Amino acid sequence: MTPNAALDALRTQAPLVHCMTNYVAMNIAANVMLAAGASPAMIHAEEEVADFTPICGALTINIGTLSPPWLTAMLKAAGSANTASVPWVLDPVAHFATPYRGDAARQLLGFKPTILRGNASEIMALSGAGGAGKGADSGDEVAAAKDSAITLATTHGCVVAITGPVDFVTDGTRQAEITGGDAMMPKITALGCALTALTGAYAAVTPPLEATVAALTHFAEAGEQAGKVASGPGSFSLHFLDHLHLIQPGDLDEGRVTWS
Ligand SMILES: Nc1ncnc2c1ncn2[C@@H]1O[C@H](COP(=O)(O)OP(=O)(O)OP(=O)(O)O)[C@@H](O)[C@H]1O
Ligand SMILES: Cc1ncsc1CCO
Ligand SMILES: [Mg+2]
Repeated sequence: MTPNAALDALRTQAPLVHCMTNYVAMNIAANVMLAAGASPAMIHAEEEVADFTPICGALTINIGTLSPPWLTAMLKAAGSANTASVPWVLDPVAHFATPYRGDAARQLLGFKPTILRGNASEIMALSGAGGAGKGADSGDEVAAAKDSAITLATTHGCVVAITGPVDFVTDGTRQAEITGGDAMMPKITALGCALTALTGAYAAVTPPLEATVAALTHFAEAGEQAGKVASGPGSFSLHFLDHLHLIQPGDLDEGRVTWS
């Protein structure tokens, strides 16, 4: 399914998506999903996640502000997603920063995410390669992380996306690069976390590789449009949300995507 066809499916189906994300991302991720056309629900209690995941089109897990009760709940939700064949997306925010976080990311990877999305430093570190990540911020080039992404996709049987100025997506066999967006995007906190949530929404309506490319293309288009009118990170955020919403099926420039 092409990005425009995927956007059409997203708008038609407005899938319910179970988002387990961090305190920083909670609001922007929900607004990004509503603007794009999905229906987000931020549900975190250990007592209810396993019952909620199966009624959703997808689950997304982001470890940005992790704590033990959340990790317990995330592992339960991932298990429930697998049992119910619900696609799920993992965002291993800054997993290399502390042993606790690294162990959590490895435990979650053991539940075989459908899609893994991170910045270059996160993807490199997950495959064992050294990187220059600084907390949640990337310190590495996307190009330097491509081999890591292909290795992770093959080892874990998932789609891997590295985001940055030019995004890279692979399922271990096929690869796509997506251009666009704006240099202001990493200046807005949790925009990558919001992208992870939106990737889940697309995975609810189309297979994982196409879903990831569609989410990245939607972000690239809205980011580029917002960048033309924004005067700083504050106004960029507003215009970005507006453009996610204003973009219609057919408006996504599919020339942004190069397959190999
Ligand atoms: N220099 C850039 N130019 C264009 N687009 C960019 C640039 N840097 C990041 N992006 C876009 O910003 C979005 C978020 O990617 P990014 O790599 O910044 O995520 P992240 O580091 O995980 O963010 P966070 O952890 O703050 O949520 C993606 O859609 C990506 O394509
Ligand atoms: C700033 C920050 N700290 C933990 S998660 C997060 C959001 C970006 O990943
Ligand atoms: Mg991130």
